[in-house]
Amino acid sequence: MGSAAAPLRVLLDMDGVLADFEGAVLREFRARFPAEPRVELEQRRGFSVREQYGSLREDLAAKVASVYESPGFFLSLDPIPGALEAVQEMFHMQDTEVFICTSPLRNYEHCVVEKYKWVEKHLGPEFVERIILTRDKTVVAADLLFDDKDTIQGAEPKPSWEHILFTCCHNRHLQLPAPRRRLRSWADDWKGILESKRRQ
Ligand SMILES: Nc1ncnc2c1ncn2[C@H]1C[C@H](O)[C@@H](COP(=O)(O)O)O1
Ligand SMILES: [Mg+2]
Repeated sequence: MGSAAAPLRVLLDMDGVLADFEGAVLREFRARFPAEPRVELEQRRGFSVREQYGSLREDLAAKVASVYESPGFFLSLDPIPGALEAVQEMFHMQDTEVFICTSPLRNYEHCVVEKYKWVEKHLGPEFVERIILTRDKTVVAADLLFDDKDTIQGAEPKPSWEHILFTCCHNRHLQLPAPRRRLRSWADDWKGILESKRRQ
């Protein structure tokens, strides 16, 4: 008798996929620096919010970074619509392993502990066990990675996972070359993506 197929291993990014980083940056920037120019979500282009604010005016780069480096910022992020329900459903699917794979800021002081607290608060303690915190997602072995960053690079030139680009304000304008795939939101067909990967 042949051995059972290995479970499908899925990595879920946090910021921009489970937690609304961009919405909170804009809200807090507006609150703290009401007189300064800002980048509305419709105008966001490119992954780095810091770079785009810096291109508006050089000193705005440090100002926007001070927003997301503040204590309480990461814990305060709202869940992306539908994310918590989708994660719970995915977690309970047969033959499926779900991990949360997230990168800390270089200035990690508040970010790291608040990411753990966010997961415990919104998903529960069993998901804290499933956090993978790394600056290099390419060395993590999995079948799928759902992530809003358009280009994910690191030490491993050929990661084992297929990157599914999760649509976010900063990447919605990008045309993906075939065969790259997107998930437009958690209302989109994430189950179809998992099933197609299982069949490969
Ligand atoms: N759009 C962003 N601009 C700047 N920094 C960002 C953005 N999205 C996430 N970040 C921060 C927050 C995380 O600590 C790291 C990496 O995030 P990840 O979602 O794991 O790529 O960068
Ligand atoms: Mg992200």
